[in-house]
Amino acid sequence: MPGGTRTRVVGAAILDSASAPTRVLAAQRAYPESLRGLWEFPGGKQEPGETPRDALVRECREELGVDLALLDEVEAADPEGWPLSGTAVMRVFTAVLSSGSQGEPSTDPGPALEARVRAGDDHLAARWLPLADPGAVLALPWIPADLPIVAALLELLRTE
Ligand SMILES: Nc1nc2c([nH]c(=O)n2[C@H]2C[C@H](O)[C@@H](COP(=O)(O)OP(=O)(O)OP(=O)(O)O)O2)c(=O)[nH]1
Repeated sequence: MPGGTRTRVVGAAILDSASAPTRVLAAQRAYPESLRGLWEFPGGKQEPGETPRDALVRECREELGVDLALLDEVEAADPEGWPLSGTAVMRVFTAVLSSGSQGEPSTDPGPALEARVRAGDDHLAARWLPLADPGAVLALPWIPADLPIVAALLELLRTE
């Protein structure tokens, strides 16, 4: 769509480890009613003047109370991102939790950091899904537009 009128959304595929990931975090939306109960990548809308990566770090801090170290983009065919419903597009990045204390990204956050993730007001639940069981990951009731992204993520991690 010309003129940059698309809503730009960013989402994080938060992994338990950068070097040898075994789990990815999914979050269950609390609102709006039409999306309540469906699963998604934590994130939200990019604000004017913000880069996608800055927006994603901000959103995850606000929604989950965690700091992220962003890794790679789960690339869509369209460089503007994956198509969502309406005219929205979403760019998705893999990430790990960062301790935030030294400003150093952690390559393996470990159980203590994983346990730190809390579903805030925006989410009913947050769940770590096993990457070794792609069927179980895909069987979750994701927002329908997310399914091709989840499949691409699983493929990306399988071939890394
Ligand atoms: N965060 C997120 N949003 C998604 C995903 N898939 C998908 O279709 N969406 C849609 C749902 C929403 O219509 C839109 C994101 O809006 P949002 O409500 O999360 O954004 P926000 O936190 O900035 O919220 P707000 O201030 O506008 O209320 O993108 C996904 O995996 N993650």
